[in-house]
Amino acid sequence: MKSPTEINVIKMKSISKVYDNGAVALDNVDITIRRGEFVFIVGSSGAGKSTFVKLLLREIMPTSGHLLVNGYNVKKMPNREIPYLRRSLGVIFQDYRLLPNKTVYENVAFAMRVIESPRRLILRSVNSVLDVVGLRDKYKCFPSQLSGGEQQRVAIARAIVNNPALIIADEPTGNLDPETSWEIMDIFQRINAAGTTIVMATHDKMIVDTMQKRVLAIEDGRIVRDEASGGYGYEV
Ligand SMILES: Nc1ncnc2c1ncn2[C@@H]1O[C@H](COP(=O)(O)OP(=O)(O)OP(=O)(O)O)[C@@H](O)[C@H]1O
Repeated sequence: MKSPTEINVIKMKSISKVYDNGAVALDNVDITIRRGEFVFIVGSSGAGKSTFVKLLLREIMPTSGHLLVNGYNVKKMPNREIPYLRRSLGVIFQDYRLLPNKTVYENVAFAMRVIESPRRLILRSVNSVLDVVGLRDKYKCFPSQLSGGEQQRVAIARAIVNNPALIIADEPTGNLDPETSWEIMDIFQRINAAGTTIVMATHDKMIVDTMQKRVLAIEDGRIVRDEASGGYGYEV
């Protein structure tokens, strides 16, 4: 976090993204997400949700507009600052993206090793986040020995271990059955209640309708709905 006093975790001003082939993935988007919010990004396939997420991570650059994430000016920041931006975020994907040859403990510890955290802090923090996701007793397991829901819980532990101000989750329940999905959402709710902002792109109508959080709906690259406490809004 560049500025601990920053209230806006994400600020997009007139953001557009046009890919090299001319596809307009985002078209003049203005949104602000404040510290502590829980926000669902919904929209049909190809609407622009993944583009939105990639911009926040600076995997791609906006074509025009201004974008602040955790106080970083994503468009103007020099490449050497990108690692600092990414460290201020926790990211969770549909396909978990764990390291297959490392144990649960090592997968989570790795996120702290790359930023050269001291060994004792790593031990304490990894045990603590494995408690949060209910996987302390599986710390020696390899990803292949875990269910999909358990693998996603490891990914969540890895995402929160460095205390990011913002969690970005792209279809985190996309590969999970409804019951397991709710276990994941329960963890997200607890993380959010402790103050972390959560932005989650999803197609899961049941979850969005039930949780009644802020909903940003994207269609053809535009924000067509921004409701403080809304539902999915589409038939599936
Ligand atoms: N690398 C790329 N090059 C060219 N066009 C792209 C690229 N990535 C995405 N697009 C186009 O941009 C638009 C938005 O795509 P995006 O992946 O953001 O949608 P999405 O809402 O995440 O879809 P889904 O729900 O299917 O994942 C689509 O028209 C897509 O074809």
